[in-house]
Amino acid sequence: MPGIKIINVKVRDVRFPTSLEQHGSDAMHTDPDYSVAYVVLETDTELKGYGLTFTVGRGTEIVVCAVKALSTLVLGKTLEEITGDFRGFYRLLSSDGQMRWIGPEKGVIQLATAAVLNAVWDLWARAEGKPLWKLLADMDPVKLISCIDFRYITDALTEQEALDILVKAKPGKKTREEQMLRDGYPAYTTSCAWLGYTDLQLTQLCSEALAQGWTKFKVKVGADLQDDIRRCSLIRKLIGPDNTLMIDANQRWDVNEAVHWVTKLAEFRPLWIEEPTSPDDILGHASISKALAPFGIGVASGEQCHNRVMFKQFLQASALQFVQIDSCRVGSVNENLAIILMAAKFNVPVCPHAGGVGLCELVQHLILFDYISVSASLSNRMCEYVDHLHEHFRSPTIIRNAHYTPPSDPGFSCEMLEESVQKHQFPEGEVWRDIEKQ
Ligand SMILES: C[C@H](O)[C@@H](O)[C@@H](O)[C@H](O)C(=O)O
Ligand SMILES: [Mg+2]
Repeated sequence: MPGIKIINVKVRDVRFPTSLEQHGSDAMHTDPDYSVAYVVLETDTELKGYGLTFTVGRGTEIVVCAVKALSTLVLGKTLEEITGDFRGFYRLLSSDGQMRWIGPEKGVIQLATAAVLNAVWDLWARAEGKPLWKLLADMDPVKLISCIDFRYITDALTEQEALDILVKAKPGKKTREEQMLRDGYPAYTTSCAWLGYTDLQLTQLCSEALAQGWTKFKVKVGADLQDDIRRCSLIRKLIGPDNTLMIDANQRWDVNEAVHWVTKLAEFRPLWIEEPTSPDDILGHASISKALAPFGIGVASGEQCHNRVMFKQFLQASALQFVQIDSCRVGSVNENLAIILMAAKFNVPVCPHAGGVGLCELVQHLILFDYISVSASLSNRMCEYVDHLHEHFRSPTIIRNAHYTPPSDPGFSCEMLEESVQKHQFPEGEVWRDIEKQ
């Protein structure tokens, strides 16, 4: 490891025209083209680190630009220097005296930080010859804690408390790891009910998913109440009373509107309403949580929650009943470790956001770590799965019987096939040139 020095940071804008078929559509993102700012860290050895952050099309070029700005902080560093003081390196990126002005720790610069740090973690895991979840699960708790920046969260979680959580979960780790390798981690699907899908599509996809063994389904809502009632009723009938239904409004409503709307959908017994309102409205989420508790409906959020400080307040305010970590929205593994440990302290289940392109590949590692080393529980826990674009990855996710199979290849699973990258590079890739001609 001492010899591995980062000598080049390559970043590319890669987009998939998913909007053509309404894949990924919701009440706010009506035409998403699943995209990534794709980072490759080249080193002075054979090893490379691959990382990405997820976007939905236009604007990816801005994230690419932000990655380029951050790359000056990475170039010339050795992996040993970085991992020897990962907290310091995290701060270097997130608190650079000039660049922090365009954050701090939020928005485009935070997405760029995620892409770069995801690539560093990938490089570290590859250097150790382990999949990332295993690197984390095997890591000494003191070392693991040393990767986290506790600034701004010590009023909710101190280093000592974080360490205690990890130490307390040590017994049974081996058994849980074996269980994961045998059975996998439970997943739910969002692939059946994007907002732009017709009822016919919804019925077909849902029936297929049931036949494949899926038992938990998420439906997009929020644009039109009558449509939502019809679609939720259809899905509830298809999946029966015992399977699980979740609904997702992608920030469409005001607070009172959210309560009113979801109350109308309560008869379909959703487990949660996801992103009912602005992702920044902590007190609004708290009000919605309180109003919906009598119906047995929880509030879930996190895919656009931009840092640990926001998660801290959501937890302190009892504003969330499900914490949806995202592998690309916050500062990579470092910040997600802080969020996972805070969720454990507040006893709120982590149910990661995935899907998009590459998000399933990445976040499976984090939720496996959560189960093996932190929460030790599967109660009310599941990881999102969306069945798009996995064929573009060197080590795609493997789903068996609606469970994520722990990845075995070294790294963080987000290396893309070079051919796919070239074809989908925006705007010069073949796929985009063809679309332009039409
Ligand atoms: C634009 C995207 O597809 C979102 O709709 C998606 O990430 C969604 O919120 C989800 O929870 O999967
Ligand atoms: Mg969502």
